[in-house]
Amino acid sequence: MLEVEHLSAWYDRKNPVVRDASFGISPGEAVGLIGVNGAGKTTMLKALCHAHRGCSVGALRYRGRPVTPATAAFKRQRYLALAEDSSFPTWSLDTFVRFLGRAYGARRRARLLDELVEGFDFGRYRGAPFASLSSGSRKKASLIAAFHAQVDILLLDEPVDFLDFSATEYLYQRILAAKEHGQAVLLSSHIAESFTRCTSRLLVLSSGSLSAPVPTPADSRDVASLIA
Ligand SMILES: Nc1ncnc2c1ncn2[C@@H]1O[C@H](COP(=O)(O)OP(=O)(O)OP(=O)(O)O)[C@@H](O)[C@H]1O
Repeated sequence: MLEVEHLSAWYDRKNPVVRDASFGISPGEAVGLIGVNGAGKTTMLKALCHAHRGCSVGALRYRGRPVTPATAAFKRQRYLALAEDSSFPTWSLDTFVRFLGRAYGARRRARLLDELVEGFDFGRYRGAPFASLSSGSRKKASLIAAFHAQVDILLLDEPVDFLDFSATEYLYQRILAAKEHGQAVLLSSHIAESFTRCTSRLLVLSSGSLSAPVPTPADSRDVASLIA
């Protein structure tokens, strides 16, 4: 689905945060991205999504076709749910989803939206401005929008943060369902269980370099030891 070769990203060009990262994700696969705080995970995900200015990529292929992070056909098929998002403070979920429908040229899927709202127990906040939501509810709104978009490539940056237990379980179910539907998922997290539950391979970002993928260990403690 996605092949990335030699992606570098920086705030100071002389000192890149991510250097020469290369990886691929297949349809129906969830891959984990791990690294200590400040390793560069968010920067890398933003760079892939044309949301970070300081970056270069040797080659990027979406379904085998060469693209750039700015190519419209690629942008319509990838969605980045950020770890923290304070954009559109006056908008509600319904307003945001309508906006995304126009931006992504996608029709509104009322049944799917209702299902996601119910699954994340978000019903009472549906019309509330984002600025009025708790951190967990704001995260739920972001995830509902991401799964509703039904794009080929879902990039989820620390999606578990702030979620309560049942929302976390529902998130894992949705990731597994996304895989079943053939979507590709790249997931960053500091919760080892997210990877053992949802991913088959892990990428480790350390000192600016991305490792070759390793199979996700079955035991959460072995996930943590990969970045120790
Ligand atoms: N706007 C910025 N200007 C300068 N440096 C920044 C900026 N944003 C992030 N950085 C630095 O870039 C590095 C990578 O940050 P990034 O947020 O990508 O890491 P991360 O792996 O997502 O971290 P975390 O797990 O803590 O969320 C860090 O050293 C961070 O301090």
